[in-house]
Amino acid sequence: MATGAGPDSFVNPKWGKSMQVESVQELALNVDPKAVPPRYIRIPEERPTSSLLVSRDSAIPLIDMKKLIPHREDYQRQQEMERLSNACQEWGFFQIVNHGIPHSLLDAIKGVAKEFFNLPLQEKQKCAPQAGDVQGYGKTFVVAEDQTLDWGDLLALALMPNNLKNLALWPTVPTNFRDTVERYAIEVERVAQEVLSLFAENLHLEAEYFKDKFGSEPTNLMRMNLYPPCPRPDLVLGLSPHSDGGGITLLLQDDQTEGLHVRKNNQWIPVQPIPYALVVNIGDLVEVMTNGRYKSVEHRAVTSQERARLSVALFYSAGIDAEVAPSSKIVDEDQQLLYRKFIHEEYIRYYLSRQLKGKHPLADFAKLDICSN
Ligand SMILES: O=C(O)CCC(=O)C(=O)O
Ligand SMILES: [Fe+2]
Repeated sequence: MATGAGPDSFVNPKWGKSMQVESVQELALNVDPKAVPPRYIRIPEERPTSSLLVSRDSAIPLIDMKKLIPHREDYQRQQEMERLSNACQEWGFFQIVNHGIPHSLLDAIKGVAKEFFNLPLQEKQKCAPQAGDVQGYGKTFVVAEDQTLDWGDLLALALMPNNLKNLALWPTVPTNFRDTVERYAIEVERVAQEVLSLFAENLHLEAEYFKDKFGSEPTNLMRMNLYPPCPRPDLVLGLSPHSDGGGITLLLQDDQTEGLHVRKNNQWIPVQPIPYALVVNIGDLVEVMTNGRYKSVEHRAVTSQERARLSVALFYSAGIDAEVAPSSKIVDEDQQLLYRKFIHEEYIRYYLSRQLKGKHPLADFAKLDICSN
Protein backbone atom coordinates (compact mmCIF):
# COMPACT_ATOMS: atom_id res chain seq x y z
CA MET A 1 0.00 0.00 0.00
CA ALA A 2 1.49 3.36 -0.93
CA THR A 3 1.44 5.81 1.87
CA GLY A 4 2.25 9.37 0.97
CA ALA A 5 4.49 11.12 3.43
CA GLY A 6 5.26 9.17 6.58
CA PRO A 7 7.87 7.23 8.44
CA ASP A 8 10.31 5.49 6.09
CA SER A 9 9.16 2.02 6.98
CA PHE A 10 5.71 2.79 5.62
CA VAL A 11 6.71 4.50 2.40
CA ASN A 12 5.39 2.18 -0.28
CA PRO A 13 5.83 -1.03 1.72
CA LYS A 14 4.18 -2.93 -1.18
CA TRP A 15 1.83 -4.88 0.99
CA GLY A 16 -0.01 -6.26 -1.99
CA LYS A 17 1.06 -7.33 -5.43
CA SER A 18 -2.14 -6.88 -7.34
CA MET A 19 -1.94 -6.94 -11.15
CA GLN A 20 -3.69 -4.44 -13.36
CA VAL A 21 -6.82 -5.73 -15.08
CA GLU A 22 -9.48 -4.13 -17.24
CA SER A 23 -12.38 -2.14 -15.83
CA VAL A 24 -15.47 -4.33 -15.53
CA GLN A 25 -17.66 -1.29 -15.99
CA GLU A 26 -16.12 -0.73 -19.43
CA LEU A 27 -16.34 -4.40 -20.21
CA ALA A 28 -20.02 -4.48 -19.21
CA LEU A 29 -20.77 -1.68 -21.67
CA ASN A 30 -19.39 -3.66 -24.58
CA VAL A 31 -19.93 -7.26 -23.57
CA ASP A 32 -21.80 -9.59 -25.87
CA PRO A 33 -25.06 -10.21 -24.00
CA LYS A 34 -24.67 -13.95 -24.36
CA ALA A 35 -21.00 -14.32 -23.56
CA VAL A 36 -19.06 -13.33 -20.47
CA PRO A 37 -15.28 -13.39 -21.08
CA PRO A 38 -13.80 -16.73 -19.89
CA ARG A 39 -11.62 -15.08 -17.20
CA TYR A 40 -14.75 -14.21 -15.24
CA ILE A 41 -16.49 -17.58 -15.50
CA ARG A 42 -16.36 -19.63 -12.33
CA ILE A 43 -15.85 -23.34 -12.21
CA PRO A 44 -19.25 -25.00 -11.63
CA GLU A 45 -18.70 -25.52 -7.85
CA GLU A 46 -18.07 -21.82 -7.33
CA ARG A 47 -21.04 -20.48 -9.28
CA PRO A 48 -23.77 -18.62 -7.40
CA THR A 49 -26.36 -21.27 -8.10
CA SER A 50 -24.38 -24.43 -7.44
CA SER A 51 -23.01 -26.45 -4.51
CA LEU A 52 -24.16 -24.51 -1.45
CA LEU A 53 -27.80 -23.54 -1.50
CA VAL A 54 -28.97 -19.99 -1.26
CA SER A 55 -31.50 -19.96 1.56
CA ARG A 56 -34.03 -17.31 2.46
CA ASP A 57 -35.34 -19.15 5.51
CA SER A 58 -33.36 -16.98 7.91
CA ALA A 59 -31.78 -13.54 7.98
CA ILE A 60 -28.84 -11.95 9.76
CA PRO A 61 -29.96 -10.33 13.05
CA LEU A 62 -31.09 -6.72 13.14
CA ILE A 63 -29.81 -4.76 16.15
CA ASP A 64 -31.35 -1.50 17.33
CA MET A 65 -28.56 0.68 18.72
CA LYS A 66 -31.11 2.88 20.49
CA LYS A 67 -31.97 -0.01 22.78
CA LEU A 68 -28.30 -0.37 23.71
CA ILE A 69 -27.61 3.11 25.02
CA PRO A 70 -25.22 2.59 27.97
CA HIS A 71 -26.53 2.91 31.51
CA ARG A 72 -30.00 1.80 30.42
CA GLU A 73 -30.14 -1.12 32.73
CA ASP A 74 -33.56 -2.24 31.70
CA TYR A 75 -34.85 -5.52 30.42
CA GLN A 76 -35.07 -4.31 26.84
CA ARG A 77 -31.36 -3.46 26.82
CA GLN A 78 -30.45 -6.83 28.29
CA GLN A 79 -32.46 -8.60 25.63
CA GLU A 80 -30.83 -6.61 22.84
CA MET A 81 -27.38 -7.32 24.31
CA GLU A 82 -28.18 -11.02 24.21
CA ARG A 83 -29.26 -10.76 20.60
CA LEU A 84 -26.01 -8.95 19.82
CA SER A 85 -23.99 -11.63 21.58
CA ASN A 86 -25.79 -14.33 19.63
CA ALA A 87 -25.22 -12.43 16.37
CA CYS A 88 -21.46 -12.28 17.03
CA GLN A 89 -21.16 -15.93 18.00
CA GLU A 90 -23.56 -17.54 15.56
CA TRP A 91 -23.46 -15.25 12.54
CA GLY A 92 -20.46 -12.93 12.68
CA PHE A 93 -22.82 -10.51 10.93
CA PHE A 94 -25.68 -8.22 11.85
CA GLN A 95 -27.34 -5.03 10.65
CA ILE A 96 -27.68 -1.93 12.85
CA VAL A 97 -30.28 0.81 12.81
CA ASN A 98 -30.45 3.98 14.92
CA HIS A 99 -26.66 4.26 14.80
CA GLY A 100 -26.79 8.04 14.75
CA ILE A 101 -25.11 8.64 11.38
CA PRO A 102 -27.23 11.29 9.62
CA HIS A 103 -29.16 9.89 6.68
CA SER A 104 -28.03 12.85 4.62
CA LEU A 105 -24.41 11.75 5.11
CA LEU A 106 -25.24 8.16 4.09
CA ASP A 107 -26.91 9.51 0.96
CA ALA A 108 -23.92 11.76 0.33
CA ILE A 109 -21.33 8.99 0.60
CA LYS A 110 -23.25 6.83 -1.86
CA GLY A 111 -23.69 9.90 -4.06
CA VAL A 112 -19.96 10.64 -4.31
CA ALA A 113 -19.18 6.96 -4.90
CA LYS A 114 -21.70 6.80 -7.75
CA GLU A 115 -20.43 10.03 -9.24
CA PHE A 116 -16.87 8.73 -9.14
CA PHE A 117 -17.69 5.40 -10.81
CA ASN A 118 -19.73 7.22 -13.45
CA LEU A 119 -16.74 9.32 -14.54
CA PRO A 120 -15.02 8.48 -17.83
CA LEU A 121 -12.41 5.76 -17.45
CA GLN A 122 -9.57 8.18 -18.15
CA GLU A 123 -10.61 10.35 -15.21
CA LYS A 124 -10.90 7.36 -12.87
CA GLN A 125 -7.51 6.12 -13.96
CA LYS A 126 -5.95 9.21 -12.42
CA CYS A 127 -6.53 7.31 -9.17
CA ALA A 128 -5.01 4.06 -10.43
CA PRO A 129 -2.33 2.63 -8.18
CA GLN A 130 1.28 2.12 -9.10
CA ALA A 131 2.44 -1.47 -9.43
CA GLY A 132 2.36 -3.26 -6.12
CA ASP A 133 0.05 -0.78 -4.47
CA VAL A 134 -3.30 -1.89 -3.10
CA GLN A 135 -4.74 1.60 -2.72
CA GLY A 136 -6.51 3.30 -5.58
CA TYR A 137 -8.97 2.55 -8.38
CA GLY A 138 -8.79 -0.90 -9.89
CA LYS A 139 -8.68 -4.33 -8.37
CA THR A 140 -6.93 -5.90 -5.43
CA PHE A 141 -6.12 -9.55 -4.84
CA VAL A 142 -5.28 -10.30 -8.47
CA VAL A 143 -2.10 -12.28 -8.02
CA ALA A 144 -1.96 -14.69 -10.98
CA GLU A 145 -2.49 -14.49 -14.75
CA ASP A 146 -4.87 -17.45 -14.71
CA GLN A 147 -6.94 -16.38 -11.70
CA THR A 148 -10.72 -16.14 -12.20
CA LEU A 149 -11.70 -12.50 -11.86
CA ASP A 150 -14.51 -10.88 -9.90
CA TRP A 151 -17.22 -8.99 -11.78
CA GLY A 152 -16.60 -5.66 -10.05
CA ASP A 153 -14.43 -2.56 -9.85
CA LEU A 154 -13.29 -0.89 -6.68
CA LEU A 155 -11.71 2.16 -5.17
CA ALA A 156 -9.63 1.40 -2.07
CA LEU A 157 -8.28 4.18 0.13
CA ALA A 158 -6.72 4.32 3.58
CA LEU A 159 -8.55 6.91 5.68
CA MET A 160 -6.53 6.56 8.88
CA PRO A 161 -3.88 6.97 10.19
CA ASN A 162 -2.45 9.96 8.34
CA ASN A 163 0.78 8.27 7.35
CA LEU A 164 -1.13 5.64 5.36
CA LYS A 165 -3.40 8.15 3.67
CA ASN A 166 -2.26 8.70 0.09
CA LEU A 167 -4.14 11.77 -1.03
CA ALA A 168 -2.54 11.54 -4.48
CA LEU A 169 -4.92 8.63 -5.15
CA TRP A 170 -8.06 10.36 -3.87
CA PRO A 171 -10.50 11.51 -6.55
CA THR A 172 -10.70 15.27 -7.01
CA VAL A 173 -13.98 14.85 -8.92
CA PRO A 174 -16.60 15.05 -7.57
CA THR A 175 -15.21 18.02 -5.69
CA ASN A 176 -16.97 17.10 -2.44
CA PHE A 177 -15.50 13.58 -2.46
CA ARG A 178 -12.77 14.20 0.11
CA ASP A 179 -14.86 16.22 2.53
CA THR A 180 -17.72 13.69 2.40
CA VAL A 181 -15.45 10.68 2.93
CA GLU A 182 -13.63 12.36 5.81
CA ARG A 183 -16.89 13.26 7.54
CA TYR A 184 -18.15 9.72 7.04
CA ALA A 185 -14.92 8.21 8.41
CA ILE A 186 -15.33 10.16 11.67
CA GLU A 187 -18.90 8.92 12.10
CA VAL A 188 -17.98 5.33 11.28
CA GLU A 189 -15.12 5.39 13.77
CA ARG A 190 -17.53 6.56 16.47
CA VAL A 191 -20.00 3.77 15.67
CA ALA A 192 -17.22 1.17 15.41
CA GLN A 193 -15.95 2.12 18.85
CA GLU A 194 -19.45 1.97 20.32
CA VAL A 195 -19.97 -1.48 18.86
CA LEU A 196 -16.57 -2.65 20.09
CA SER A 197 -17.32 -1.49 23.62
CA LEU A 198 -20.63 -3.39 23.50
CA PHE A 199 -18.64 -6.47 22.46
CA ALA A 200 -16.32 -5.91 25.44
CA GLU A 201 -19.29 -5.62 27.80
CA ASN A 202 -20.84 -8.82 26.47
CA LEU A 203 -17.52 -10.63 26.84
CA HIS A 204 -16.98 -9.29 30.41
CA LEU A 205 -13.83 -7.46 29.34
CA GLU A 206 -12.96 -3.89 30.32
CA ALA A 207 -15.05 -1.40 28.29
CA GLU A 208 -11.92 -0.06 26.55
CA TYR A 209 -10.45 -3.49 25.83
CA PHE A 210 -10.61 -3.35 22.03
CA LYS A 211 -9.82 0.37 21.94
CA ASP A 212 -6.62 -0.32 23.92
CA LYS A 213 -5.68 -3.31 21.81
CA PHE A 214 -6.26 -1.41 18.56
CA GLY A 215 -3.67 1.08 19.88
CA SER A 216 -3.27 4.82 19.53
CA GLU A 217 -3.27 4.75 15.72
CA PRO A 218 -6.07 2.45 14.56
CA THR A 219 -6.42 1.96 10.82
CA ASN A 220 -9.52 2.64 8.80
CA LEU A 221 -9.52 1.48 5.18
CA MET A 222 -12.35 2.14 2.77
CA ARG A 223 -13.38 0.08 -0.21
CA MET A 224 -16.06 1.32 -2.57
CA ASN A 225 -17.30 -1.60 -4.68
CA LEU A 226 -19.20 -1.22 -7.94
CA TYR A 227 -20.68 -4.35 -9.48
CA PRO A 228 -21.93 -3.55 -13.00
CA PRO A 229 -24.90 -5.47 -14.41
CA CYS A 230 -23.79 -8.82 -15.76
CA PRO A 231 -25.44 -10.67 -18.68
CA ARG A 232 -24.82 -14.02 -16.93
CA PRO A 233 -24.99 -13.55 -13.13
CA ASP A 234 -25.30 -17.34 -12.83
CA LEU A 235 -21.71 -17.79 -14.04
CA VAL A 236 -19.78 -15.10 -12.15
CA LEU A 237 -19.25 -13.63 -8.69
CA GLY A 238 -19.03 -9.92 -7.92
CA LEU A 239 -16.67 -10.59 -5.03
CA SER A 240 -15.08 -13.95 -4.18
CA PRO A 241 -15.94 -15.61 -0.87
CA HIS A 242 -13.68 -14.26 1.88
CA SER A 243 -13.56 -13.22 5.49
CA ASP A 244 -12.48 -9.65 6.22
CA GLY A 245 -8.95 -9.25 7.53
CA GLY A 246 -9.53 -6.27 9.85
CA GLY A 247 -11.19 -5.68 13.22
CA ILE A 248 -14.78 -4.91 12.28
CA THR A 249 -16.32 -3.89 8.98
CA LEU A 250 -19.17 -1.42 8.58
CA LEU A 251 -20.79 -1.78 5.21
CA LEU A 252 -23.27 0.52 3.57
CA GLN A 253 -25.06 -1.35 0.83
CA ASP A 254 -27.25 -0.46 -2.07
CA ASP A 255 -30.91 0.01 -1.13
CA GLN A 256 -32.19 -1.19 -4.45
CA THR A 257 -30.12 -4.22 -5.34
CA GLU A 258 -29.46 -7.22 -3.16
CA GLY A 259 -26.08 -8.93 -3.59
CA LEU A 260 -24.30 -9.73 -0.30
CA HIS A 261 -24.42 -13.37 0.82
CA VAL A 262 -23.27 -14.60 4.23
CA ARG A 263 -22.25 -18.21 4.79
CA LYS A 264 -24.02 -20.09 7.55
CA ASN A 265 -24.34 -23.83 8.05
CA ASN A 266 -23.17 -24.47 4.52
CA GLN A 267 -25.76 -22.22 2.99
CA TRP A 268 -25.56 -18.72 1.57
CA ILE A 269 -27.94 -16.31 3.26
CA PRO A 270 -28.73 -13.13 1.26
CA VAL A 271 -28.59 -9.90 3.27
CA GLN A 272 -31.68 -7.86 2.54
CA PRO A 273 -31.01 -4.17 2.10
CA ILE A 274 -32.61 -2.01 4.81
CA PRO A 275 -32.49 1.68 3.92
CA TYR A 276 -29.99 3.57 6.15
CA ALA A 277 -28.97 0.47 8.09
CA LEU A 278 -25.30 -0.55 8.24
CA VAL A 279 -24.15 -4.13 7.95
CA VAL A 280 -21.55 -4.92 10.62
CA ASN A 281 -19.30 -7.93 10.48
CA ILE A 282 -16.57 -9.32 12.65
CA GLY A 283 -13.13 -9.40 11.03
CA ASP A 284 -10.28 -11.83 11.51
CA LEU A 285 -8.54 -9.73 14.20
CA VAL A 286 -11.57 -9.70 16.49
CA GLU A 287 -11.93 -13.45 15.98
CA VAL A 288 -8.34 -13.82 17.22
CA MET A 289 -8.75 -11.35 20.11
CA THR A 290 -11.85 -13.23 21.31
CA ASN A 291 -10.09 -16.58 20.88
CA GLY A 292 -12.69 -17.60 18.30
CA ARG A 293 -15.83 -16.80 20.31
CA TYR A 294 -16.79 -14.11 17.83
CA LYS A 295 -16.66 -15.40 14.29
CA SER A 296 -15.21 -13.76 11.23
CA VAL A 297 -17.51 -15.30 8.68
CA GLU A 298 -17.18 -15.91 4.97
CA HIS A 299 -19.25 -13.77 2.63
CA ARG A 300 -19.42 -13.01 -1.09
CA ALA A 301 -21.20 -10.71 -3.51
CA VAL A 302 -23.27 -11.84 -6.47
CA THR A 303 -24.31 -9.72 -9.44
CA SER A 304 -27.57 -8.79 -11.08
CA GLN A 305 -28.55 -8.84 -14.72
CA GLU A 306 -30.55 -5.64 -14.59
CA ARG A 307 -28.82 -3.28 -12.23
CA ALA A 308 -25.43 -2.14 -11.03
CA ARG A 309 -24.86 -2.50 -7.29
CA LEU A 310 -22.77 -0.25 -5.05
CA SER A 311 -21.39 -0.92 -1.60
CA VAL A 312 -19.05 1.07 0.65
CA ALA A 313 -17.08 -0.94 3.21
CA LEU A 314 -14.99 0.61 6.00
CA PHE A 315 -12.56 -1.76 7.65
CA TYR A 316 -11.85 -0.45 11.14
CA SER A 317 -8.86 -2.17 12.59
CA ALA A 318 -5.86 -2.18 14.88
CA GLY A 319 -2.78 -0.04 14.33
CA ILE A 320 -0.16 -1.44 11.97
CA ASP A 321 2.28 -2.22 14.76
CA ALA A 322 -0.34 -3.52 17.23
CA GLU A 323 0.24 -6.93 18.75
CA VAL A 324 -2.80 -9.11 18.10
CA ALA A 325 -3.48 -11.96 20.54
CA PRO A 326 -6.38 -13.74 22.22
CA SER A 327 -7.54 -12.08 25.43
CA SER A 328 -5.95 -13.93 28.35
CA LYS A 329 -9.21 -13.64 30.31
CA ILE A 330 -11.14 -15.45 27.57
CA VAL A 331 -8.40 -18.05 27.15
CA ASP A 332 -8.47 -18.73 30.91
CA GLU A 333 -12.21 -19.39 30.65
CA ASP A 334 -11.93 -21.43 27.44
CA GLN A 335 -8.81 -23.29 28.64
CA GLN A 336 -7.63 -23.63 25.11
CA LEU A 337 -5.58 -21.12 23.17
CA LEU A 338 -6.72 -21.20 19.53
CA TYR A 339 -4.51 -18.55 17.90
CA ARG A 340 -0.91 -17.49 18.19
CA LYS A 341 -0.05 -13.84 18.68
CA PHE A 342 1.33 -11.76 15.83
CA ILE A 343 2.03 -8.21 14.76
CA HIS A 344 -0.82 -6.77 12.70
CA GLU A 345 1.40 -5.69 9.80
CA GLU A 346 2.61 -9.28 9.30
CA TYR A 347 -0.97 -10.38 8.80
CA ILE A 348 -1.79 -7.48 6.44
CA ARG A 349 1.10 -8.50 4.20
CA TYR A 350 0.04 -12.11 4.28
CA TYR A 351 -3.65 -11.37 3.62
CA LEU A 352 -3.08 -8.91 0.79
CA SER A 353 -0.60 -11.04 -1.10
CA ARG A 354 -3.16 -13.80 -1.67
CA GLN A 355 -6.22 -14.35 -3.74
CA LEU A 356 -9.46 -13.73 -1.83
CA LYS A 357 -10.48 -17.25 -1.00
CA GLY A 358 -12.57 -18.29 1.95
CA LYS A 359 -11.20 -18.26 5.46
CA HIS A 360 -7.81 -19.74 4.67
CA PRO A 361 -5.66 -16.70 5.46
CA LEU A 362 -6.47 -16.63 9.15
CA ALA A 363 -6.45 -20.39 9.58
CA ASP A 364 -3.13 -20.79 7.77
CA PHE A 365 -1.49 -17.81 9.39
CA ALA A 366 -2.44 -17.94 13.05
CA LYS A 367 -4.54 -20.94 13.99
CA LEU A 368 -2.80 -23.32 16.36
CA ASP A 369 -2.95 -27.05 15.85
CA ILE A 370 -5.07 -28.38 18.68
CA CYS A 371 -4.58 -31.94 19.84
CA SER A 372 -7.85 -33.40 20.98
CA ASN A 373 -6.25 -35.49 23.76
O1 LIG B 1 -20.36 -5.63 -1.69
C1 LIG B 1 -20.62 -6.26 -0.67
O2 LIG B 1 -21.75 -6.39 -0.24
C2 LIG B 1 -19.51 -6.96 0.06
C3 LIG B 1 -18.25 -6.17 0.16
C4 LIG B 1 -17.21 -6.86 0.96
O3 LIG B 1 -17.39 -7.92 1.47
C5 LIG B 1 -15.88 -6.25 1.10
O4 LIG B 1 -15.63 -5.17 0.50
O5 LIG B 1 -15.05 -6.83 1.84
FE1 LIG C 1 -15.84 -8.40 2.92
